[in-house]
Amino acid sequence: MSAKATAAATGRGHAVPRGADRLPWLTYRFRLLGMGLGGLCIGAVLLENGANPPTWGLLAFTALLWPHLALQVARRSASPYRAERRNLLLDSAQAGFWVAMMQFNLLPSVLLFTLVTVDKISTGIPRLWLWSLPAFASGLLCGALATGFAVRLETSMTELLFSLPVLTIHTIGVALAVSHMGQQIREKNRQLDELSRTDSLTGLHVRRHWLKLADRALRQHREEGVPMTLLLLDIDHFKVANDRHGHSQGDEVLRTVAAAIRATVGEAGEAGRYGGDEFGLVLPGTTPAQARALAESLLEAIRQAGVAALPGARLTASIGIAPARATHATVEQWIDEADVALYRAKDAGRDRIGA
Ligand SMILES: Nc1nc2c(ncn2[C@@H]2O[C@H](COP(=O)(O)OP(=O)(O)OP(=O)(O)O)[C@@H](O)[C@H]2O)c(=O)[nH]1
Repeated sequence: MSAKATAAATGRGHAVPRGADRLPWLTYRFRLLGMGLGGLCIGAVLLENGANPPTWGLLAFTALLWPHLALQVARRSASPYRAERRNLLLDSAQAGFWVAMMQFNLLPSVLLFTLVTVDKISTGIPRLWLWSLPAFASGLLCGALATGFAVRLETSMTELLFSLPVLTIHTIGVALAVSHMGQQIREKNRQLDELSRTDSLTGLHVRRHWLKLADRALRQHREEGVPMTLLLLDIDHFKVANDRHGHSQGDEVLRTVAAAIRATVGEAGEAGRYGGDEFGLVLPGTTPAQARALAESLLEAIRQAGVAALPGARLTASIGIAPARATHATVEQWIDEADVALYRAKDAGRDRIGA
């Protein structure tokens, strides 16, 4: 009945999970379907048992009226989520009642019990299905008292045929809802994964993820001999730009430099934000000479981009280059070598490449 509700109804105990007040709307369609088809199967049994008019009236209430009433009650409640939890337990109580009213007719009874229990489990609300058991038993007792504990276990072919729609359609409905929910969860996980790997300011890889990529590149160099070059780029006098033009203008400079890196490196490498104003690049399959040419282009792109980003001031950066070597036991050693090269560039006057 309410598999889709899981998305809105996870959480512990009686706390109301975020967004869970949508629960009544999520369960409504499934209740309409489950109660309607369940009513068909109960009706077949009542017909064979020669039920009296008040019993038919009660069935009309359960199968046709209850789903709409449940929605209205939950909608008007101060806590739609809590009201819907009560409604779900009332579903079970009614199922128990109808099991007894059907004089425990075996197939429809087992079917009703299974469906209302699966519905509770599929909401994802912790322990709801356990709470539904006493609710089911209470309904069962009321129904048994009403029928004088009458028992007729055999299921006729007609009763069996009228049980099939609820068995197949409702089960497929719940399975589709669960599958849809699985797809939504996979998509959300993909988005979360993407977010956790991307620096929100620059759109480049975050340090942790970039380090992983650099580590993978170093291993590939060691195992397959693929040439790899690492570049560390640091904006020159960024602190001065920050102090002079303000922090938000500083952020704009970081975005500008990141855009220049993306445009220059493209698919040729992996770029990440290594620290505040420091960027790292790994260029697979690149010799030091090719990497130097790319670094020259990058410095020129940053100079050009600076004209718009910092009018009246120069925007430059320094780059340290380090090719991967068999002697680099860890990625940190490789980065340290690029860092030394970067400081050579800074010491030599900035706006240049150090190796
Ligand atoms: N606007 C902004 N500034 C940042 C951010 N992260 C770090 N910074 C600043 O970046 C500056 C980094 O300056 P430093 O690395 O000390 O040196 P520098 O001024 O770039 O000088 P050199 O590297 O020696 O050329 C500091 O002032 C930090 O506060 C950020 O996300 N946004």
